[in-house]
Amino acid sequence: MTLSLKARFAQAEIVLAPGVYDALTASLAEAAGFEALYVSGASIAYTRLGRPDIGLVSMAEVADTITMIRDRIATPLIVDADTGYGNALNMQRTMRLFERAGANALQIEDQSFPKRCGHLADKSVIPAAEMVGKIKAAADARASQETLIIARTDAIAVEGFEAALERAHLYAQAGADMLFVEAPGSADELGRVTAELKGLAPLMANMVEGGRTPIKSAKELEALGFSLVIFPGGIVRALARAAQDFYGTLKRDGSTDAFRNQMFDFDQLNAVIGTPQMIAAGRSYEAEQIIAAAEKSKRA
Ligand SMILES: C[C@](O)(C(=O)O)[C@H](CC(=O)O)C(=O)O
Repeated sequence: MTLSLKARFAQAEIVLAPGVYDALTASLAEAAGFEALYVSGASIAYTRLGRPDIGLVSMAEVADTITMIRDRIATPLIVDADTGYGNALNMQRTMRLFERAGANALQIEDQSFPKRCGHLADKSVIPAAEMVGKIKAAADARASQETLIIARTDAIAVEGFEAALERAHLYAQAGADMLFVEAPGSADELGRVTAELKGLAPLMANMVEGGRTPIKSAKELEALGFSLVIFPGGIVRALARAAQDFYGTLKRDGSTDAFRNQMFDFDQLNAVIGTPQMIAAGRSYEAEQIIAAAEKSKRA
């Protein structure tokens, strides 16, 4: 992306960001041509812990994930920072560490700790004023104004739709760069989010397959007025299904033959992860190459 995220979100065309959770998924998503990637807390919990998105993943584990992804790819990263992992001061430390690790935007939410996936039941939220304090704290802690703060409210399920819209207004006033009303329960509510909040700040939508919100395409959400849509956990749902089939096949057959046309072979995977380029790069630093290059420049 040549524009900063902030400039890009100001354009009418929606940004479509897939969920990623490690360097492999991030590099595949980058190669597919996405303009921004979403580092999904749920996907980290699903894959690293094999557990639900219920606040078990720590701040340091997410920082570590961002670091490894950023070492591999250059695409802007929108990072799920959950609740900031505590109060306003925790939020500031989260902002500093995630920004240094390579995040370009932090999505922060108003759930109480420990949080849970926005599409699960029995959520609870902190008072709106406390969240306002956390948004201000995050803004004060960022090193660059280009690092965006996406304020999410989970209030629909707790206090109702109108209350969630009120919170979004307060979060925009507090300085949020983007607003995210989590889990609208119908196409009508999805439409009302943009109708009633448009102009306050760019708006984000979240498409969770089988979740509370009806699934719409990026183009449909763009027509409603959203600036960003994430598909955060779809990759894990696809990979988990493939892994289950793979292990079932291997256990049943004692070989992977029946699965071969659904998997990369050795060379194909090496091409995807850049093995030939890495080996060539390593060779260029070998002693003989360095000595040969030095002798060549002496002769010249
Ligand atoms: C966006 C989200 O916070 C995430 O962790 O990716 C989750 C998505 C999910 O659970 O699939 C969410 O709370 O909506």
